[in-house]
Amino acid sequence: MVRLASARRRRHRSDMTQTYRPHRSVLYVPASNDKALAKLPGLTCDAVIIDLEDAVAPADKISAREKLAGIFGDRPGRCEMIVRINALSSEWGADDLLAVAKCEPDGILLPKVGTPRDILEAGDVLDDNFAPDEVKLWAMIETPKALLNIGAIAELGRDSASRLVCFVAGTNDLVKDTGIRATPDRRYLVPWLMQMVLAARAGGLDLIDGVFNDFRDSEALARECAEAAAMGFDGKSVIHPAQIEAANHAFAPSAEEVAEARAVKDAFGLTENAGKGVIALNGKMVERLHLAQAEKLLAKAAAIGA
Ligand SMILES: CC(C)(COP(=O)(O)OP(=O)(O)OC[C@H]1O[C@@H](n2cnc3c(N)ncnc32)[C@H](O)[C@@H]1OP(=O)(O)O)[C@@H](O)C(=O)NCCC(=O)NCCSC(=O)C[C@H](O)C(=O)O
Ligand SMILES: [Mg+2]
Repeated sequence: MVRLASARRRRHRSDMTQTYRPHRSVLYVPASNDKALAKLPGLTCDAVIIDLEDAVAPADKISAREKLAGIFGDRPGRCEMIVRINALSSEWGADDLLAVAKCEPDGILLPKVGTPRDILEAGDVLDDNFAPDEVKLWAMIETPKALLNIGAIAELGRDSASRLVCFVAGTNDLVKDTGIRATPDRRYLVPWLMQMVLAARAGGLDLIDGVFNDFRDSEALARECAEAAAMGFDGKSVIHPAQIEAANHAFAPSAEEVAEARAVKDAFGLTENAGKGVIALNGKMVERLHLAQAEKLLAKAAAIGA
């Protein structure tokens, strides 16, 4: 196994920041699509997932992987860069993992995860070359098995050695593997999506909603994004540049929410409220848990504004 020079490893570690990173819009781009890759510097998504898995045909898997060094050598723009590898159980997965890790992406997305073991095995391979705070792991939740094991998988988020920081819903695979009907209101998916929300929060993980396939229908996309934001997701997976703005809008705090959060913060900052656990504000009970919520929302708004 190739060991990276320690200077390179130290540099990367010192570059890492612990600040909040928005994931309102997370754009899939097939690693085999040069035209789409060329668009990246001009896009306003919060993160990009360079895909080696389902968007790349078997005949193109190796050449797509070989392109990664060039893509990361000239990292486009400000957004976070994730790579989705092929499943570790596939003929490409193990080689993908090593090749991708060497490009030092912000994260590696593991598809078809079924158990905590799948995350730990990928982590074991990375441990030979990277400290736990370097390459992070993201996991697709897209199989019935993952849903049955979701609590145990999410618990890994509390163990920094596991590298797991984010779940991504794979709604197309869930529809395929379970046989449910994909309805416009996602009524058969919603219970599982809410399970993902609970598990992600229990494990301290970020959580990205699945894709909206009908990329020409902007109204329906806006509705689905608004619903996902209300359900507690941090952002939406998108497949086309035209979907980015809807996701950025839906998952950003609104002006009213920011004003309300400021009012809560200001109220608890008043001398007469110092040390109080609960106060009344505009006819409503406000507790310190609301202050914590308000501070989180303001930090998110500031990060997005920045
Ligand atoms: C869906 C698409 C195949 C549509 O492509 P196309 O017909 O080329 O769209 P347009 O002509 O409207 O494209 C306009 C321009 O925008 C560029 N473009 C298109 N898509 C992207 C993109 N994702 N990133 C960057 N740029 C993009 C086109 O190149 C055009 O450029 P130009 O001609 O210069 O103006 C296509 O959008 C696409 O391939 N999207 C990504 C598909 C993908 O990655 N799928 C896999 C991930 S989703 C998944 O697997 C789900 C999950 O696992 C689950 O189970 O649910
Ligand atoms: Mg999938």
